[in-house]
Amino acid sequence: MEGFRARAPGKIILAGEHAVVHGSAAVAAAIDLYTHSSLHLLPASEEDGAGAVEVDLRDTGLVFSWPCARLREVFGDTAGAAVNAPKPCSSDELAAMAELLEQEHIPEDKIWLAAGLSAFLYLYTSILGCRPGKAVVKSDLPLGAGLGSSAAFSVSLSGALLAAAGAVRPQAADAGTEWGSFHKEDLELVNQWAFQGEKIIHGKPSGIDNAVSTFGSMIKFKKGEFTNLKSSNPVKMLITDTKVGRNTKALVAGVSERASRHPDAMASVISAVNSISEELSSIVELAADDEVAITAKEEKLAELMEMNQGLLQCMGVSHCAIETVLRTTLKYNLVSKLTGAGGGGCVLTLIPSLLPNSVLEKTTAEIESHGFRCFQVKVGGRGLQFCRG
Ligand SMILES: Nc1ncnc2c1ncn2[C@@H]1O[C@H](COP(=O)(O)OP(=O)(O)O)[C@@H](O)[C@H]1O
Ligand SMILES: C[C@@](O)(CCOP(=O)(O)O)CC(=O)O
Ligand SMILES: [Mg+2]
Repeated sequence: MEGFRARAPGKIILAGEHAVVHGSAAVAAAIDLYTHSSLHLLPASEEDGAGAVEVDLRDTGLVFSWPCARLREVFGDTAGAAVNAPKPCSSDELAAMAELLEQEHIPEDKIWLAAGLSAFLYLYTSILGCRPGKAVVKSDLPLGAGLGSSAAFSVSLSGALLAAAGAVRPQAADAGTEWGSFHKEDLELVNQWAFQGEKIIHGKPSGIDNAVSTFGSMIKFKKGEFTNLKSSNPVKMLITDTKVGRNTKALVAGVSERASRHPDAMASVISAVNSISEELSSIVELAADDEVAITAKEEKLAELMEMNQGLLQCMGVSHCAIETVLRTTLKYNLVSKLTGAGGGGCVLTLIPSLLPNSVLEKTTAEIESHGFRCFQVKVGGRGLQFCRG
């Protein structure tokens, strides 16, 4: 049976997380860690004409399945009719899905999965209706760690579902790989559906994560609009996963609460972040062709990241594990900031191009001695890709 496979990257945010939810600019880039979604449509079973929708979440070792007849009760017979017009999940649908998921008895230590499952059910039934099918999702990304796993989940699923529905036309595979892309207007549709998934997971997303996961590259994003940034020199980042679990929805809500308690002070913080993101995006694009120019550029980037981290602390989204990473890297004259929603999760450390390998190794070893995990990624690569099989 024909299968539809899509992969979508995670991201780092170089500047502007949280403030971007409140209208500030932010800068983000795709990374070469992907979430893969595959989908097989199944024939409706002969006896009851119904069958089931199944999702196998490999990262959690859990498989969920719902009879199509039960999904029809929740989403109605017209589910899947408006595939070309993405619309938000209504509060009634959210409540009905919560009830459906209560019956799944999700283990207490994996209760965070409920948001992802709701996004899955909403995207599946909105795009394909209540017809039987089997989806498998697997990710290279740490989940709930600030690298945009929620967006990669929504984008890769939307890509596979829309291709299965025939609503987007995948292009031929790029030379030397099994992966191809989609036309720009098809990517727009994927992005709009993925945004609906992110709304279910984040509560109030800015849209930056799904945009960079769909379109790839490095982008400056502001109020739903974005531009590609052409970085003339590679941006090298060390990522530290503090392994402290956190949840973007709760952190975003916490920042909004602080903003309603201190509107003037927080408006100033958000405006300062906006200036940092604007400046950072123009520095990224500066051409630097000798060592002196490259070093000057990196020093400016580092200073802006340091300032942004200070403002994230003002917003209340740092964490003692994050502060430990900052203190450790500072010993080696390296600058770090949290990335994504904070409260734990991942930290970025800028790696200057002239940094001796021995210093990088020592820094990494010292960070890891605290029980954290360090890794490097390629920054600014492809967005959503597709293949059959
Ligand atoms: N591969 C996956 N399998 C199941 N759920 C996922 C997967 N990726 C993301 N999710 C959902 O997204 C949530 C994490 O999103 P979020 O808190 O925004 O953190 P982040 O996007 O930084 O990883 C998870 O709790 C889960 O509900
Ligand atoms: C905090 C925020 O700016 C980014 C969240 O990213 P992540 O889910 O932590 O990877 C929220 C958003 O922009 O939707
Ligand atoms: Mg997220």
